Amino acid sequence: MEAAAGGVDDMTKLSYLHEPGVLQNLATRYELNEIYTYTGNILIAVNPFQRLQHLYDSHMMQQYKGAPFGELSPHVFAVADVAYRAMIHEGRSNSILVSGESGAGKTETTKMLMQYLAYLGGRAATEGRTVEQQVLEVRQPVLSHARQL
Ligand SMILES: Nc1ncnc2c1ncn2[C@@H]1O[C@H](COP(=O)(O)OP(=O)(O)OP(=O)(O)O)[C@@H](O)[C@H]1O
Repeated sequence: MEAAAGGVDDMTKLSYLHEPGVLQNLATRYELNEIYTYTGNILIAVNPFQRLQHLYDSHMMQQYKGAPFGELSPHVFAVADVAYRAMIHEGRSNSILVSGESGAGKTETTKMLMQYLAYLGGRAATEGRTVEQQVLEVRQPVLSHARQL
């Protein structure tokens, strides 16, 4: 089967799941500024080294809220959304593992995750600050500490 012109959004759709095929697919998508690709329910993010503002605006957050996983384009918000929903439905803590080499974009990705989770968590204000503001205020020390571990 011919490879799709714009690559595939889930590596499990590749005809040949080997390293050259995976790298070529990621490169093809990267050229189109498609920095996110699934491998099943794992999200691969390729560092764009540029601000892709449209990917993270409030419209995107609204779109991903409650959307079935895999229905929309691969995105860090989709991972956060499914993790959040599982936590609510099961009534148990949940976690998201962000892994990669130095400079790969773990900190940026975690910021996006926290921003989206804060958005899902609601905007009720306590002491004059919204939940989102409070989460974003504590994320810097938490992330710095995490990097030191
Ligand atoms: N999604 C993204 N959008 C825009 N720029 C990004 C994105 N991800 C990473 N970057 C850019 O790459 C730089 C390095 O990313 P980041 O600091 O998140 O890497 P890291 O994996 O946390 O590195 P380290 O392990 O060394 O702390 C960022 O400062 C930012 O400029």
